[in-house]
Amino acid sequence: MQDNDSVIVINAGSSSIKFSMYSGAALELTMRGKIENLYSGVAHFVAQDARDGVVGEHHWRDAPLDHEGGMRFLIDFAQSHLDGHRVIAVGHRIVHGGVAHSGPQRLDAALVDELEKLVPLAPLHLPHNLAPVRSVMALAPHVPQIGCFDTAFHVGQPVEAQEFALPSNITELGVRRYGFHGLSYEYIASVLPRAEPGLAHARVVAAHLGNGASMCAMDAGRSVASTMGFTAVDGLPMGTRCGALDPGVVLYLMQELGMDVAAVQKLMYQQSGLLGVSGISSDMRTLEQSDDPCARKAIDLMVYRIGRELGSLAAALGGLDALVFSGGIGENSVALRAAVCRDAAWLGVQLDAQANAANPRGIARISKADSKVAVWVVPANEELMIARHALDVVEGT
Ligand SMILES: Nc1ncnc2c1ncn2[C@@H]1O[C@H](COP(=O)(O)OP(=O)(O)O)[C@@H](O)[C@H]1O
Ligand SMILES: CC(=O)OP(=O)(O)O
Ligand SMILES: [Mg+2]
Repeated sequence: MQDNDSVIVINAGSSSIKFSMYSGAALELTMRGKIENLYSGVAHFVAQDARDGVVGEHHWRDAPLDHEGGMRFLIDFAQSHLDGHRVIAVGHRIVHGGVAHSGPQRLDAALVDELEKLVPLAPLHLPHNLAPVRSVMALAPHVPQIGCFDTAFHVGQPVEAQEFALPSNITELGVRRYGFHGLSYEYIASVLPRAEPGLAHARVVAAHLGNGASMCAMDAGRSVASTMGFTAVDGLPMGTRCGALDPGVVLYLMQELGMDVAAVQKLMYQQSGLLGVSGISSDMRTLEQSDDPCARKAIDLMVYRIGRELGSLAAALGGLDALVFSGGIGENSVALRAAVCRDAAWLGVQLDAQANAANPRGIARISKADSKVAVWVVPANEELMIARHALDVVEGT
């Protein structure tokens, strides 16, 4: 990789497309941006350079914008802001890789068709992850594209962590636990030992708490269990997803309430979680600012379920040495971190209230010096992980 070579990373969600540009062998972040509010209201684009200076902004006031229109705009924008840089790869976050895809891979039309078959396993994410791959293929066919799977980090989990107690002929069809947010956990596993060398071989539970939320148990940096399973609806309650549900509830909804598959899917993925419980918002900031008891109830339920999962993951690890908070909520919510740590005192967690309240912007330890369990905040950086993988694939390492 030359100094003026760049890797572009695309992380496309259901209503947003985030992009980052990294340059040179050290993969220095040179530009990042996002388009938000796709499909609804006024879509908004903003791009910033490495020093957070705004280098581009745009609103779509006349008509809603879709993923294809957004990608066309981003490709034009990137091309006119390359500043002499050559794009050697575009890396994509692909939420589900199924059983067959356990590492970053070059994407071609055949692979995209194959991944399309996994859409029912990640209906909220996969169509949006794949659409930009097709857009780039059409608009810049010569640029190599690399798919980085959120499931890949979890492939080495012990078999008990991966399997449901279902008959083996069903398990063999791929109906098993995969785990998600793997790129985020892989990044955390890569930086934590540098932040605290004693944690390199430790038992760590990381909580990625964003719109999607999950927790992962890592033993010496390797995933051994995760709260998300076959799909990204399992585990913790999230912004709009319900998290773990007694499967009998699904049968009841269908048999007794007459709901069809589409209605159940919508309920579980888009109408539940913080939004469903509060009836107010899926956004933690809005709930924290509200004095409505329903907002409090939604937050309390999330804290309770994080605590339950923490106990379960600590059991999978045979103990706990560190707890890591990441994602928009994990990085920013002083109150949620305090509540989770209060409830985890039995595990030996002792939060430093001042360090927590300081709400650090970067990687920081927020537990007391003598806490048996170290508590860290690590800002999520799935994009850097994708850039590293994309570079490795194009350089053949
Ligand atoms: N200062 C804050 N305090 C509490 N929650 C916050 C704060 N900033 C962001 N969040 C929450 O983070 C969540 C979004 O997380 P993020 O990781 O950005 O989402 P995504 O999964 O879409 O990348 C939202 O619930 C938002 O309210
Ligand atoms: C896997 C997942 O839930 O992703 P996100 O947090 O982007 O929704
Ligand atoms: Mg996220």
